[in-house]
Amino acid sequence: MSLSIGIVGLPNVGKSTLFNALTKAQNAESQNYPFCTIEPNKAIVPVPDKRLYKLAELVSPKKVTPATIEFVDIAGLVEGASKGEGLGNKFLGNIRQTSAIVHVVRCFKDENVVHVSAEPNPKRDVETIETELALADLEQLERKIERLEKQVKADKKLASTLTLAGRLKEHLEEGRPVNSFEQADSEAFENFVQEMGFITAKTVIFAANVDEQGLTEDNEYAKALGEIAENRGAELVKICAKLEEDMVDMTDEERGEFLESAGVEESGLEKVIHHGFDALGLMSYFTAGPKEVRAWTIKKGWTAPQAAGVIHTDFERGFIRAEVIPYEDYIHFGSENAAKEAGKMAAKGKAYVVNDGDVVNFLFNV
Ligand SMILES: Nc1ncnc2c1ncn2[C@@H]1O[C@H](COP(=O)(O)OP(=O)(O)OP(=O)(O)O)[C@@H](O)[C@H]1O
Ligand SMILES: [Mg+2]
Repeated sequence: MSLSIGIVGLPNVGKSTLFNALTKAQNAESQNYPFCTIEPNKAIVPVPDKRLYKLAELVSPKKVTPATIEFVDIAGLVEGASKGEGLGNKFLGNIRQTSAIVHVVRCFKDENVVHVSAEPNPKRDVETIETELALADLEQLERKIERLEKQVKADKKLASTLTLAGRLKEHLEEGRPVNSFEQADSEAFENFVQEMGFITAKTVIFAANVDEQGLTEDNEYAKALGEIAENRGAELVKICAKLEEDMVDMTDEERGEFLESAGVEESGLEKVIHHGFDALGLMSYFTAGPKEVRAWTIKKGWTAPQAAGVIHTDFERGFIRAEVIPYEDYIHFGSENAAKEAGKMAAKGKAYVVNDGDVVNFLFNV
């Protein structure tokens, strides 16, 4: 299961600044000139989860392990990237295997920070990127069709894939994204999309990168981007990447006080991570023991054996049952034993669909 998110946008809009803040390591160069990110940067980021720390307070384990998500930072795209403008679009290959993308849009005015077309204009800026992403997918598809046309002579089974690819090509040529393509045999289509890693098939989260002032009050750019996001049925997160980067050096306590004084509950970064987690259709369940309290990442709708398989394939293969305490009950009664005595621990079988926050013990036999 791929748990990564790619960061896209025009050059110099704040992608690496956001990425740096996300990784807290500041290992991606962020400089005030376009195209400073050339090599792809990847980072594994813990998913902040207050519940995990509440559980840990009760259990006092040796180790606390959060869920994680991977972010990939790539160089900015310009208009004509598919024809080699700017740095071209080759580095898009680095985000083909991600499951969602964060599209960073510049939503602040600052004469000291260069914008590729002099001034930000969310509608034009977003459309430029969307067009380049669609063209990159089209290129990818055209190469595939060429290969398929040769292969189909030896392997007739590929004929249906070739037909599908041809229809999708027509769709993309009309300037439409892969995710608006209607296809009767959805399984074959989904497999094809997966194999090809089409970028315009991925869930998009828009990030409005505003200045500090823009955090408390929406500026005209953020409002415009809000409308675009709504049109696309996409999530919008407002962040001030620069401020987030500055907060990186603070201790957790300082950061908490800082956020409180700014009147926000959750930092923009946490919002990006949480929306990303959600966009990937993910959720967490917990295991809690004296050695480790840990959040495990699974897809929404997974059954107990599937969830067990994330810990170890043996757990899935030899699954007997799961002992489950809902998170709220665990916290309310204060320990596994107390929750159990209160009748809040239930034995669940193979068909049980795990809930977000379940505290689980798996029993298995191999
Ligand atoms: N919210 C903000 N307010 C003010 N300045 C910002 C903000 N976000 C980023 N910047 C500044 O914008 C400049 C460009 O940022 P950054 O290097 O992150 O862009 P990028 O999108 O990664 O560009 P590239 O495509 O060239 O890699 C930096 O000087 C950064 O400090
Ligand atoms: Mg960069």
